[in-house]
Amino acid sequence: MLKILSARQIKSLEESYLEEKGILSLELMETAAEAFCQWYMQNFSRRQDIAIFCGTGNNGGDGIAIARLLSRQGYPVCVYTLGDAKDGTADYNSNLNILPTNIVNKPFSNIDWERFRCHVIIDAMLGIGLNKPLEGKYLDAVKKLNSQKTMRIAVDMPTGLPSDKLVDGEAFQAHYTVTFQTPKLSALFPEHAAYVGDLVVKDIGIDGKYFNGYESSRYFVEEKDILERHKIFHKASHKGDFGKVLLVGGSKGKLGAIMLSAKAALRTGSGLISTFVPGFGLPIMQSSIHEVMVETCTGNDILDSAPENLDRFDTIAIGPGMGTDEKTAEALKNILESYKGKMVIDADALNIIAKRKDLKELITSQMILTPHLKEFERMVGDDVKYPEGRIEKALEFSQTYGCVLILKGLHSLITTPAGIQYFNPTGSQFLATGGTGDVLTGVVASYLGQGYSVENAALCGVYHHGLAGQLAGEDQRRGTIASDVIEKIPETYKNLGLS
Ligand SMILES: NC(=O)C1=CN([C@@H]2O[C@H](COP(=O)(O)OP(=O)(O)OC[C@H]3O[C@@H](n4cnc5c(N)ncnc54)[C@H](OP(=O)(O)O)[C@@H]3O)[C@@H](O)[C@H]2O)[C@@H](O)CC1
Ligand SMILES: Nc1ncnc2c1ncn2[C@@H]1O[C@H](COP(=O)(O)OP(=O)(O)O)[C@@H](O)[C@H]1O
Ligand SMILES: [K+]
Repeated sequence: MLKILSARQIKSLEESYLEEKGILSLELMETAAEAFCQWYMQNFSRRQDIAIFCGTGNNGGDGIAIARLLSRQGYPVCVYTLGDAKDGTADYNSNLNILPTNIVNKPFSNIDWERFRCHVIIDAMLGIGLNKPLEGKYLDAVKKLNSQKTMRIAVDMPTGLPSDKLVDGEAFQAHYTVTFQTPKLSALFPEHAAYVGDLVVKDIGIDGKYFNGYESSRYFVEEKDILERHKIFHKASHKGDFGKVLLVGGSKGKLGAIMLSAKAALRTGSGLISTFVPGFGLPIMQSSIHEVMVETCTGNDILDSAPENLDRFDTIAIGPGMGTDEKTAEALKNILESYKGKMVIDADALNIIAKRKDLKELITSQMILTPHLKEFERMVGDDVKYPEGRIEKALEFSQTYGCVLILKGLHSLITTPAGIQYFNPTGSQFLATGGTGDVLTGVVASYLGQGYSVENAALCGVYHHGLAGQLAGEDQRRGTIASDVIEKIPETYKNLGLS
Protein backbone atom coordinates (compact mmCIF):
# COMPACT_ATOMS: atom_id res chain seq x y z
CA MET A 1 0.00 0.00 0.00
CA LEU A 2 1.22 3.47 -0.72
CA LYS A 3 0.15 5.99 1.89
CA ILE A 4 -1.31 9.10 0.31
CA LEU A 5 0.03 12.28 1.88
CA SER A 6 -0.71 15.97 1.39
CA ALA A 7 1.83 18.15 -0.44
CA ARG A 8 2.87 19.63 2.90
CA GLN A 9 3.40 16.20 4.44
CA ILE A 10 5.43 15.08 1.41
CA LYS A 11 7.81 18.02 1.79
CA SER A 12 8.28 17.30 5.48
CA LEU A 13 8.74 13.57 4.79
CA GLU A 14 11.39 14.38 2.22
CA GLU A 15 13.27 16.56 4.68
CA SER A 16 13.31 13.95 7.42
CA TYR A 17 14.30 11.26 4.91
CA LEU A 18 17.24 13.33 3.67
CA GLU A 19 18.34 14.16 7.19
CA GLU A 20 18.18 10.59 8.44
CA LYS A 21 19.87 9.13 5.37
CA GLY A 22 22.44 11.90 5.32
CA ILE A 23 21.94 12.59 1.64
CA LEU A 24 21.47 15.83 -0.26
CA SER A 25 18.20 16.93 -1.82
CA LEU A 26 20.13 17.16 -5.09
CA GLU A 27 20.79 13.42 -4.89
CA LEU A 28 17.10 12.72 -4.39
CA MET A 29 16.33 14.91 -7.39
CA GLU A 30 18.80 12.83 -9.42
CA THR A 31 17.08 9.63 -8.26
CA ALA A 32 13.70 11.07 -9.28
CA ALA A 33 15.06 12.10 -12.69
CA GLU A 34 16.59 8.65 -13.18
CA ALA A 35 13.31 6.98 -12.25
CA PHE A 36 11.49 9.14 -14.79
CA CYS A 37 14.07 8.41 -17.52
CA GLN A 38 14.01 4.67 -16.86
CA TRP A 39 10.24 4.68 -17.45
CA TYR A 40 10.59 7.00 -20.46
CA MET A 41 13.23 4.85 -22.13
CA GLN A 42 11.09 1.74 -21.74
CA ASN A 43 8.23 3.43 -23.54
CA PHE A 44 9.57 5.86 -26.15
CA SER A 45 12.08 5.70 -28.96
CA ARG A 46 15.12 7.83 -29.65
CA ARG A 47 13.53 8.94 -32.89
CA GLN A 48 11.08 11.21 -31.09
CA ASP A 49 12.14 14.80 -30.46
CA ILE A 50 11.54 15.87 -26.88
CA ALA A 51 10.75 19.39 -25.65
CA ILE A 52 11.11 19.76 -21.88
CA PHE A 53 9.36 22.79 -20.35
CA CYS A 54 10.90 23.75 -17.04
CA GLY A 55 9.99 26.12 -14.22
CA THR A 56 12.70 27.28 -11.84
CA GLY A 57 11.51 25.36 -8.75
CA ASN A 58 12.46 21.77 -7.99
CA ASN A 59 10.02 20.45 -10.58
CA GLY A 60 12.02 22.46 -13.11
CA GLY A 61 15.18 21.01 -11.54
CA ASP A 62 13.84 17.53 -12.24
CA GLY A 63 13.22 18.62 -15.84
CA ILE A 64 16.77 19.89 -16.35
CA ALA A 65 18.21 16.70 -14.85
CA ILE A 66 15.93 14.63 -17.12
CA ALA A 67 17.21 16.61 -20.14
CA ARG A 68 20.82 15.77 -19.23
CA LEU A 69 20.12 12.08 -18.58
CA LEU A 70 18.02 11.51 -21.70
CA SER A 71 20.49 13.39 -23.89
CA ARG A 72 23.31 11.23 -22.53
CA GLN A 73 21.34 8.18 -23.68
CA GLY A 74 21.02 9.57 -27.20
CA TYR A 75 17.54 11.05 -26.96
CA PRO A 76 17.09 14.38 -28.79
CA VAL A 77 16.03 16.97 -26.18
CA CYS A 78 15.49 20.74 -26.07
CA VAL A 79 14.79 22.71 -22.90
CA TYR A 80 12.42 25.67 -22.71
CA THR A 81 12.45 27.67 -19.51
CA LEU A 82 9.78 29.76 -17.83
CA GLY A 83 11.17 32.15 -15.26
CA ASP A 84 14.56 33.49 -14.41
CA ALA A 85 17.42 31.30 -13.17
CA LYS A 86 18.24 33.93 -10.55
CA ASP A 87 14.91 33.03 -8.84
CA GLY A 88 15.65 29.33 -9.14
CA THR A 89 16.01 26.90 -6.24
CA ALA A 90 19.50 25.72 -5.33
CA ASP A 91 18.90 22.29 -6.86
CA TYR A 92 17.47 23.79 -10.02
CA ASN A 93 20.59 25.92 -10.42
CA SER A 94 22.95 23.05 -9.61
CA ASN A 95 21.35 21.06 -12.44
CA LEU A 96 21.38 24.04 -14.78
CA ASN A 97 25.12 24.45 -14.18
CA ILE A 98 25.82 20.93 -15.40
CA LEU A 99 23.39 20.92 -18.33
CA PRO A 100 25.59 20.05 -21.32
CA THR A 101 26.05 23.05 -23.60
CA ASN A 102 25.01 21.06 -26.67
CA ILE A 103 21.43 20.95 -25.33
CA VAL A 104 19.37 23.87 -26.61
CA ASN A 105 18.03 25.86 -23.63
CA LYS A 106 15.73 28.68 -24.67
CA PRO A 107 13.42 30.99 -22.76
CA PHE A 108 9.78 30.06 -23.31
CA SER A 109 9.06 33.62 -24.48
CA ASN A 110 11.46 33.17 -27.44
CA ILE A 111 9.63 30.23 -28.97
CA ASP A 112 8.50 30.80 -32.54
CA TRP A 113 5.25 28.80 -32.38
CA GLU A 114 4.87 28.80 -36.17
CA ARG A 115 8.04 26.74 -36.43
CA PHE A 116 7.84 24.84 -33.14
CA ARG A 117 7.93 21.06 -33.72
CA CYS A 118 8.44 18.12 -31.38
CA HIS A 119 7.01 14.65 -30.80
CA VAL A 120 6.93 14.63 -27.02
CA ILE A 121 6.35 17.44 -24.54
CA ILE A 122 7.58 16.94 -20.99
CA ASP A 123 6.02 19.25 -18.41
CA ALA A 124 8.44 20.09 -15.60
CA MET A 125 7.07 23.57 -15.00
CA LEU A 126 5.33 23.19 -11.65
CA GLY A 127 4.81 20.20 -9.39
CA ILE A 128 3.61 19.95 -5.82
CA GLY A 129 4.81 23.50 -5.14
CA LEU A 130 1.82 25.03 -6.95
CA ASN A 131 0.29 27.56 -4.55
CA LYS A 132 -2.18 29.53 -6.67
CA PRO A 133 -4.15 29.12 -9.90
CA LEU A 134 -2.12 29.60 -13.08
CA GLU A 135 -1.84 33.01 -14.59
CA GLY A 136 0.56 34.95 -16.81
CA LYS A 137 3.20 32.98 -18.67
CA TYR A 138 2.44 29.67 -16.94
CA LEU A 139 -1.16 29.94 -18.06
CA ASP A 140 -0.05 30.86 -21.59
CA ALA A 141 2.36 27.94 -21.68
CA VAL A 142 -0.23 25.43 -20.52
CA LYS A 143 -2.79 26.64 -23.05
CA LYS A 144 -0.25 26.57 -25.84
CA LEU A 145 1.08 23.12 -24.93
CA ASN A 146 -2.40 21.61 -24.51
CA SER A 147 -3.21 22.68 -28.06
CA GLN A 148 -0.20 20.82 -29.54
CA LYS A 149 -1.03 17.51 -31.20
CA THR A 150 1.81 15.65 -29.50
CA MET A 151 2.40 13.22 -26.67
CA ARG A 152 2.36 15.10 -23.35
CA ILE A 153 3.97 13.81 -20.17
CA ALA A 154 3.92 15.47 -16.75
CA VAL A 155 6.70 15.14 -14.20
CA ASP A 156 5.25 14.47 -10.72
CA MET A 157 2.09 16.57 -11.26
CA PRO A 158 0.57 18.24 -14.32
CA THR A 159 1.32 21.96 -14.02
CA GLY A 160 -1.69 23.76 -12.55
CA LEU A 161 -3.15 20.77 -10.70
CA PRO A 162 -3.12 21.34 -6.93
CA SER A 163 -1.97 18.19 -5.11
CA ASP A 164 -4.87 17.88 -2.71
CA LYS A 165 -7.88 19.64 -4.19
CA LEU A 166 -9.87 20.28 -7.33
CA VAL A 167 -8.26 22.29 -10.12
CA ASP A 168 -9.13 25.97 -10.27
CA GLY A 169 -8.77 27.20 -13.85
CA GLU A 170 -6.42 25.61 -16.36
CA ALA A 171 -3.87 22.82 -16.04
CA PHE A 172 -1.54 20.85 -18.29
CA GLN A 173 -3.32 17.93 -19.95
CA ALA A 174 -0.96 14.98 -19.78
CA HIS A 175 -1.30 11.61 -21.47
CA TYR A 176 0.94 10.24 -18.72
CA THR A 177 1.84 11.59 -15.31
CA VAL A 178 4.97 10.06 -13.81
CA THR A 179 4.76 10.76 -10.10
CA PHE A 180 7.32 10.03 -7.40
CA GLN A 181 6.98 7.58 -4.53
CA THR A 182 3.25 7.91 -3.87
CA PRO A 183 0.31 9.37 -5.79
CA LYS A 184 -0.95 12.77 -4.81
CA LEU A 185 -4.62 12.72 -3.80
CA SER A 186 -5.91 14.91 -6.60
CA ALA A 187 -4.26 12.74 -9.26
CA LEU A 188 -6.85 10.11 -8.28
CA PHE A 189 -9.93 12.30 -8.73
CA PRO A 190 -12.00 11.15 -11.75
CA GLU A 191 -12.51 14.87 -12.44
CA HIS A 192 -8.77 15.15 -13.13
CA ALA A 193 -8.54 12.24 -15.56
CA ALA A 194 -8.06 14.57 -18.54
CA TYR A 195 -5.07 16.24 -16.82
CA VAL A 196 -3.38 13.21 -15.32
CA GLY A 197 -3.84 10.69 -18.13
CA ASP A 198 -2.34 7.33 -17.15
CA LEU A 199 -0.76 7.55 -13.73
CA VAL A 200 2.67 5.97 -13.28
CA VAL A 201 4.10 5.79 -9.76
CA LYS A 202 7.90 5.48 -9.56
CA ASP A 203 9.71 4.44 -6.43
CA ILE A 204 12.50 6.84 -5.42
CA GLY A 205 13.62 4.80 -2.45
CA ILE A 206 11.76 6.49 0.42
CA ASP A 207 10.60 3.32 2.09
CA GLY A 208 7.43 2.76 4.11
CA LYS A 209 8.93 3.42 7.55
CA TYR A 210 9.45 7.09 6.70
CA PHE A 211 5.71 7.40 6.10
CA ASN A 212 4.84 6.08 9.57
CA GLY A 213 5.02 9.40 11.31
CA TYR A 214 2.53 10.99 8.92
CA GLU A 215 -1.13 10.74 9.61
CA SER A 216 -3.26 9.61 6.71
CA SER A 217 -5.86 6.90 6.39
CA ARG A 218 -5.82 6.93 2.60
CA TYR A 219 -3.88 4.39 0.58
CA PHE A 220 -3.18 3.54 -3.03
CA VAL A 221 -3.39 -0.21 -3.60
CA GLU A 222 -0.51 -2.09 -5.22
CA GLU A 223 -0.47 -5.52 -6.84
CA LYS A 224 1.43 -7.04 -3.91
CA ASP A 225 -1.35 -5.98 -1.51
CA ILE A 226 -3.82 -7.98 -3.55
CA LEU A 227 -1.54 -11.01 -3.79
CA GLU A 228 -1.17 -11.20 -0.04
CA ARG A 229 -4.94 -10.99 0.49
CA HIS A 230 -5.82 -13.94 -1.75
CA LYS A 231 -6.57 -17.33 -0.31
CA ILE A 232 -4.64 -20.24 -1.75
CA PHE A 233 -6.66 -23.34 -2.51
CA HIS A 234 -5.01 -26.74 -2.34
CA LYS A 235 -5.27 -29.61 -4.81
CA ALA A 236 -7.91 -31.51 -2.89
CA SER A 237 -10.20 -28.52 -2.54
CA HIS A 238 -13.88 -29.39 -2.64
CA LYS A 239 -16.42 -27.35 -4.58
CA GLY A 240 -17.95 -26.38 -1.24
CA ASP A 241 -14.65 -24.63 -0.36
CA PHE A 242 -15.26 -22.18 -3.16
CA GLY A 243 -18.57 -21.09 -1.72
CA LYS A 244 -22.28 -21.29 -2.22
CA VAL A 245 -23.44 -17.95 -3.54
CA LEU A 246 -26.98 -16.70 -4.02
CA LEU A 247 -27.58 -13.84 -6.44
CA VAL A 248 -30.94 -12.08 -6.16
CA GLY A 249 -32.24 -9.78 -8.87
CA GLY A 250 -33.67 -9.48 -12.34
CA SER A 251 -36.98 -8.14 -13.56
CA LYS A 252 -38.74 -8.01 -16.93
CA GLY A 253 -36.28 -6.47 -19.39
CA LYS A 254 -33.40 -6.61 -16.90
CA LEU A 255 -32.73 -10.29 -16.40
CA GLY A 256 -29.38 -9.87 -18.14
CA ALA A 257 -28.01 -8.02 -15.11
CA ILE A 258 -28.28 -11.04 -12.83
CA MET A 259 -26.93 -13.31 -15.58
CA LEU A 260 -23.84 -11.12 -15.82
CA SER A 261 -23.35 -11.27 -12.05
CA ALA A 262 -23.75 -15.05 -12.11
CA LYS A 263 -21.28 -15.60 -14.95
CA ALA A 264 -18.79 -13.24 -13.33
CA ALA A 265 -19.02 -15.12 -10.03
CA LEU A 266 -18.37 -18.40 -11.86
CA ARG A 267 -15.36 -16.98 -13.70
CA THR A 268 -14.03 -15.58 -10.43
CA GLY A 269 -13.95 -19.09 -9.03
CA SER A 270 -17.21 -19.76 -7.21
CA GLY A 271 -18.15 -23.37 -6.55
CA LEU A 272 -21.93 -23.17 -6.63
CA ILE A 273 -24.07 -20.33 -7.88
CA SER A 274 -27.78 -20.05 -7.32
CA THR A 275 -29.96 -17.26 -8.56
CA PHE A 276 -33.31 -16.06 -7.33
CA VAL A 277 -35.37 -14.37 -10.04
CA PRO A 278 -39.02 -13.66 -10.98
CA GLY A 279 -40.92 -16.65 -12.45
CA PHE A 280 -40.60 -15.61 -16.10
CA GLY A 281 -36.82 -15.87 -15.77
CA LEU A 282 -36.62 -19.59 -15.03
CA PRO A 283 -36.49 -20.98 -18.62
CA ILE A 284 -34.35 -18.08 -19.81
CA MET A 285 -31.75 -18.49 -17.08
CA GLN A 286 -31.67 -22.26 -17.44
CA SER A 287 -31.16 -22.18 -21.17
CA SER A 288 -28.55 -19.40 -21.03
CA ILE A 289 -26.21 -20.43 -18.21
CA HIS A 290 -25.93 -24.13 -17.64
CA GLU A 291 -23.71 -23.92 -14.56
CA VAL A 292 -26.20 -21.91 -12.53
CA MET A 293 -29.09 -23.10 -10.38
CA VAL A 294 -32.30 -21.10 -10.55
CA GLU A 295 -34.99 -20.51 -7.96
CA THR A 296 -37.98 -18.25 -8.47
CA CYS A 297 -40.14 -16.03 -6.32
CA THR A 298 -43.93 -16.32 -6.20
CA GLY A 299 -44.57 -13.57 -8.77
CA ASN A 300 -43.95 -13.97 -12.48
CA ASP A 301 -42.88 -10.43 -13.45
CA ILE A 302 -41.26 -8.85 -10.42
CA LEU A 303 -39.30 -10.02 -7.45
CA ASP A 304 -42.00 -10.10 -4.80
CA SER A 305 -40.79 -12.55 -2.14
CA ALA A 306 -37.67 -13.78 -0.40
CA PRO A 307 -36.08 -17.23 -0.88
CA GLU A 308 -36.51 -19.91 1.78
CA ASN A 309 -33.73 -21.10 4.10
CA LEU A 310 -31.20 -18.41 3.41
CA ASP A 311 -28.66 -20.10 5.66
CA ARG A 312 -27.95 -22.55 2.83
CA PHE A 313 -25.76 -19.88 1.30
CA ASP A 314 -22.30 -18.63 2.28
CA THR A 315 -23.13 -15.24 0.86
CA ILE A 316 -25.89 -13.32 -0.91
CA ALA A 317 -25.65 -10.50 -3.42
CA ILE A 318 -28.77 -8.53 -4.17
CA GLY A 319 -29.83 -5.77 -6.52
CA PRO A 320 -28.76 -6.16 -10.18
CA GLY A 321 -31.73 -5.53 -12.47
CA MET A 322 -34.10 -6.06 -9.55
CA GLY A 323 -36.45 -3.09 -9.95
CA THR A 324 -37.78 -0.93 -7.14
CA ASP A 325 -41.41 -2.02 -6.80
CA GLU A 326 -42.87 -1.83 -3.29
CA LYS A 327 -43.21 -5.60 -3.11
CA THR A 328 -39.57 -5.93 -4.12
CA ALA A 329 -38.65 -3.51 -1.34
CA GLU A 330 -40.47 -5.74 1.16
CA ALA A 331 -38.67 -8.81 -0.17
CA LEU A 332 -35.37 -6.96 0.25
CA LYS A 333 -36.32 -6.01 3.81
CA ASN A 334 -37.14 -9.62 4.57
CA ILE A 335 -33.72 -10.77 3.32
CA LEU A 336 -31.83 -8.02 5.15
CA GLU A 337 -33.61 -8.92 8.38
CA SER A 338 -33.25 -12.66 8.16
CA TYR A 339 -29.84 -13.29 6.58
CA LYS A 340 -26.88 -13.09 8.92
CA GLY A 341 -24.07 -13.89 6.48
CA LYS A 342 -21.99 -11.57 4.32
CA MET A 343 -23.75 -9.66 1.58
CA VAL A 344 -23.18 -7.46 -1.45
CA ILE A 345 -25.82 -4.75 -1.89
CA ASP A 346 -25.93 -3.19 -5.35
CA ALA A 347 -27.98 -1.28 -7.91
CA ASP A 348 -31.75 -1.29 -7.26
CA ALA A 349 -31.24 -2.64 -3.74
CA LEU A 350 -29.28 0.57 -3.09
CA ASN A 351 -31.95 2.67 -4.77
CA ILE A 352 -34.60 1.13 -2.51
CA ILE A 353 -32.48 1.56 0.62
CA ALA A 354 -31.85 5.20 -0.32
CA LYS A 355 -35.54 5.94 0.13
CA ARG A 356 -36.14 3.88 3.27
CA LYS A 357 -34.69 4.91 6.60
CA ASP A 358 -35.86 1.62 8.14
CA LEU A 359 -33.81 -0.32 5.58
CA LYS A 360 -30.72 1.84 6.08
CA GLU A 361 -30.84 0.79 9.70
CA LEU A 362 -30.51 -2.84 8.62
CA ILE A 363 -27.06 -2.23 7.11
CA THR A 364 -24.40 -4.17 9.05
CA SER A 365 -20.65 -4.78 9.17
CA GLN A 366 -21.24 -7.95 7.13
CA MET A 367 -22.24 -5.90 4.09
CA ILE A 368 -20.46 -4.39 1.11
CA LEU A 369 -22.39 -1.62 -0.65
CA THR A 370 -21.34 -0.85 -4.23
CA PRO A 371 -22.86 2.46 -5.40
CA HIS A 372 -21.75 4.46 -8.41
CA LEU A 373 -21.78 8.22 -7.89
CA LYS A 374 -25.46 8.70 -8.71
CA GLU A 375 -26.51 5.86 -6.43
CA PHE A 376 -24.31 7.25 -3.68
CA GLU A 377 -25.85 10.67 -4.10
CA ARG A 378 -29.32 9.12 -3.69
CA MET A 379 -28.15 7.34 -0.55
CA VAL A 380 -26.60 10.32 1.19
CA GLY A 381 -29.11 12.82 -0.16
CA ASP A 382 -26.32 15.33 -0.75
CA ASP A 383 -24.44 16.70 -3.68
CA VAL A 384 -21.31 14.57 -4.11
CA LYS A 385 -19.99 16.47 -7.11
CA TYR A 386 -16.85 17.73 -5.37
CA PRO A 387 -14.28 15.01 -4.82
CA GLU A 388 -12.89 16.24 -1.50
CA GLY A 389 -16.41 16.32 0.01
CA ARG A 390 -17.33 13.03 -1.63
CA ILE A 391 -14.37 11.21 -0.09
CA GLU A 392 -15.34 12.58 3.34
CA LYS A 393 -18.98 11.55 2.78
CA ALA A 394 -17.91 8.01 1.92
CA LEU A 395 -16.03 7.84 5.21
CA GLU A 396 -18.97 9.21 7.14
CA PHE A 397 -21.37 6.75 5.52
CA SER A 398 -19.18 3.73 6.14
CA GLN A 399 -18.66 4.71 9.77
CA THR A 400 -22.30 5.58 10.42
CA TYR A 401 -23.64 2.28 9.08
CA GLY A 402 -20.60 0.13 9.80
CA CYS A 403 -20.38 -1.32 6.28
CA VAL A 404 -17.68 -1.48 3.60
CA LEU A 405 -18.47 0.99 0.84
CA ILE A 406 -17.18 0.71 -2.73
CA LEU A 407 -17.66 4.03 -4.47
CA LYS A 408 -17.30 3.04 -8.13
CA GLY A 409 -15.60 4.96 -10.92
CA LEU A 410 -12.05 5.72 -12.01
CA HIS A 411 -9.85 4.67 -9.05
CA SER A 412 -12.85 3.19 -7.20
CA LEU A 413 -12.69 4.12 -3.53
CA ILE A 414 -13.08 1.38 -0.93
CA THR A 415 -13.90 2.68 2.55
CA THR A 416 -13.99 0.53 5.68
CA PRO A 417 -15.78 1.33 8.94
CA ALA A 418 -12.34 1.43 10.62
CA GLY A 419 -11.84 4.63 8.63
CA ILE A 420 -9.35 3.34 6.04
CA GLN A 421 -9.82 4.45 2.43
CA TYR A 422 -8.22 2.53 -0.43
CA PHE A 423 -7.94 3.84 -3.98
CA ASN A 424 -7.88 1.09 -6.61
CA PRO A 425 -5.17 1.32 -9.28
CA THR A 426 -6.73 -0.86 -12.01
CA GLY A 427 -9.49 -0.05 -14.48
CA SER A 428 -10.09 1.49 -17.83
CA GLN A 429 -12.50 3.82 -19.56
CA PHE A 430 -13.63 0.77 -21.52
CA LEU A 431 -15.43 -0.37 -18.35
CA ALA A 432 -17.83 2.52 -18.85
CA THR A 433 -20.44 0.33 -20.50
CA GLY A 434 -23.75 -1.14 -19.29
CA GLY A 435 -23.50 -4.19 -17.07
CA THR A 436 -19.93 -3.87 -15.80
CA GLY A 437 -21.28 -2.94 -12.36
CA ASP A 438 -23.27 -6.20 -12.34
CA VAL A 439 -20.03 -7.98 -13.16
CA LEU A 440 -18.34 -6.36 -10.16
CA THR A 441 -21.18 -7.55 -7.91
CA GLY A 442 -20.61 -11.12 -9.07
CA VAL A 443 -16.85 -10.88 -8.57
CA VAL A 444 -17.09 -9.45 -5.04
CA ALA A 445 -19.82 -11.94 -4.06
CA SER A 446 -17.65 -14.75 -5.34
CA TYR A 447 -14.80 -13.74 -3.02
CA LEU A 448 -17.18 -13.50 -0.06
CA GLY A 449 -18.38 -17.01 -0.90
CA GLN A 450 -14.77 -18.19 -1.04
CA GLY A 451 -14.41 -17.10 2.58
CA TYR A 452 -12.71 -13.70 2.18
CA SER A 453 -13.38 -10.97 4.76
CA VAL A 454 -15.59 -8.11 3.59
CA GLU A 455 -12.53 -5.87 3.31
CA ASN A 456 -10.46 -8.39 1.33
CA ALA A 457 -13.38 -9.31 -0.94
CA ALA A 458 -13.89 -5.63 -1.75
CA LEU A 459 -10.19 -4.98 -2.39
CA CYS A 460 -9.58 -8.12 -4.46
CA GLY A 461 -12.90 -7.80 -6.29
CA VAL A 462 -12.38 -4.23 -7.39
CA TYR A 463 -8.75 -4.90 -8.37
CA HIS A 464 -9.50 -7.99 -10.49
CA HIS A 465 -12.58 -6.39 -12.06
CA GLY A 466 -10.52 -3.36 -13.08
CA LEU A 467 -7.71 -5.52 -14.43
CA ALA A 468 -10.19 -7.66 -16.40
CA GLY A 469 -11.54 -4.38 -17.82
CA GLN A 470 -8.03 -3.35 -18.89
CA LEU A 471 -7.35 -6.71 -20.53
CA ALA A 472 -10.71 -6.71 -22.30
CA GLY A 473 -10.11 -3.14 -23.46
CA GLU A 474 -6.72 -4.06 -24.96
CA ASP A 475 -8.51 -6.46 -27.31
CA GLN A 476 -11.87 -4.84 -27.81
CA ARG A 477 -11.14 -1.11 -27.26
CA ARG A 478 -14.30 0.98 -27.33
CA GLY A 479 -16.20 -2.09 -28.45
CA THR A 480 -15.71 -3.73 -25.03
CA ILE A 481 -18.90 -5.13 -23.47
CA ALA A 482 -19.51 -6.45 -19.96
CA SER A 483 -19.35 -10.08 -21.18
CA ASP A 484 -15.81 -9.45 -22.51
CA VAL A 485 -14.81 -8.30 -19.04
CA ILE A 486 -16.16 -11.54 -17.55
CA GLU A 487 -14.19 -13.62 -20.04
CA LYS A 488 -10.97 -11.85 -18.99
CA ILE A 489 -11.36 -12.55 -15.26
CA PRO A 490 -9.44 -15.87 -15.44
CA GLU A 491 -6.56 -14.09 -17.22
CA THR A 492 -6.24 -11.73 -14.24
CA TYR A 493 -5.14 -14.72 -12.15
CA LYS A 494 -2.57 -15.67 -14.76
CA ASN A 495 -1.42 -12.05 -14.86
CA LEU A 496 -0.81 -12.08 -11.11
CA GLY A 497 0.76 -15.54 -11.13
CA LEU A 498 -2.14 -17.06 -9.17
CA SER A 499 -3.72 -20.47 -9.70
N1 LIG B 1 8.94 15.82 -2.77
C1 LIG B 1 9.62 14.83 -3.30
O1 LIG B 1 9.53 13.72 -2.87
C2 LIG B 1 10.48 15.14 -4.44
C3 LIG B 1 10.24 16.26 -5.18
N2 LIG B 1 10.87 16.54 -6.30
C4 LIG B 1 10.36 17.55 -7.20
O2 LIG B 1 10.15 18.78 -6.58
C5 LIG B 1 8.87 19.29 -6.92
C6 LIG B 1 8.43 20.31 -5.94
O3 LIG B 1 9.34 21.38 -6.06
P1 LIG B 1 9.10 22.81 -5.42
O4 LIG B 1 8.69 22.62 -4.03
O5 LIG B 1 10.28 23.62 -5.69
O6 LIG B 1 7.84 23.28 -6.20
P2 LIG B 1 7.53 23.50 -7.76
O7 LIG B 1 6.38 22.62 -8.06
O8 LIG B 1 8.73 23.36 -8.60
O9 LIG B 1 7.00 25.00 -7.79
C7 LIG B 1 7.51 25.97 -6.90
C8 LIG B 1 7.75 27.27 -7.60
O10 LIG B 1 6.63 27.62 -8.37
C9 LIG B 1 6.15 28.90 -7.99
N3 LIG B 1 4.70 28.84 -8.13
C10 LIG B 1 3.79 28.16 -7.40
N4 LIG B 1 2.57 28.26 -7.92
C11 LIG B 1 2.71 29.04 -9.04
C12 LIG B 1 1.81 29.50 -10.03
N5 LIG B 1 0.52 29.20 -9.99
N6 LIG B 1 2.29 30.26 -11.03
C13 LIG B 1 3.59 30.56 -11.10
N7 LIG B 1 4.50 30.15 -10.19
C14 LIG B 1 4.05 29.40 -9.18
C15 LIG B 1 6.65 29.14 -6.61
O11 LIG B 1 6.88 30.50 -6.46
P3 LIG B 1 6.32 31.34 -5.22
O12 LIG B 1 4.88 31.61 -5.56
O13 LIG B 1 6.45 30.48 -4.02
O14 LIG B 1 7.15 32.54 -5.21
C16 LIG B 1 7.96 28.38 -6.63
O15 LIG B 1 8.98 29.16 -7.19
C17 LIG B 1 8.04 18.04 -6.98
O16 LIG B 1 6.82 18.20 -7.64
C18 LIG B 1 8.99 17.12 -7.73
O17 LIG B 1 8.93 17.37 -9.13
C19 LIG B 1 11.99 15.67 -6.73
O18 LIG B 1 13.00 16.44 -7.23
C20 LIG B 1 12.59 14.87 -5.61
C21 LIG B 1 11.58 14.22 -4.77
N1 LIG C 1 -13.62 5.46 -16.76
C1 LIG C 1 -13.57 4.41 -15.94
N2 LIG C 1 -12.40 4.00 -15.43
C2 LIG C 1 -12.35 2.95 -14.59
N3 LIG C 1 -13.42 2.23 -14.22
C3 LIG C 1 -14.61 2.58 -14.69
C4 LIG C 1 -14.76 3.69 -15.57
N4 LIG C 1 -16.07 3.79 -15.86
C5 LIG C 1 -16.72 2.80 -15.22
N5 LIG C 1 -15.84 2.06 -14.51
C6 LIG C 1 -16.17 0.90 -13.66
O1 LIG C 1 -17.19 0.14 -14.30
C7 LIG C 1 -18.20 -0.26 -13.37
C8 LIG C 1 -19.52 0.39 -13.76
O2 LIG C 1 -20.51 0.13 -12.81
P1 LIG C 1 -21.98 0.71 -12.90
O3 LIG C 1 -21.94 2.18 -13.07
O4 LIG C 1 -22.76 0.16 -11.76
O5 LIG C 1 -22.49 0.08 -14.28
P2 LIG C 1 -23.80 -0.74 -14.64
O6 LIG C 1 -24.90 -0.19 -13.79
O7 LIG C 1 -24.00 -0.47 -16.09
O8 LIG C 1 -23.52 -2.16 -14.40
C9 LIG C 1 -17.68 0.17 -12.00
O9 LIG C 1 -16.97 -0.88 -11.41
C10 LIG C 1 -16.75 1.32 -12.32
O10 LIG C 1 -15.75 1.49 -11.35
K1 LIG D 1 4.91 19.19 -13.79
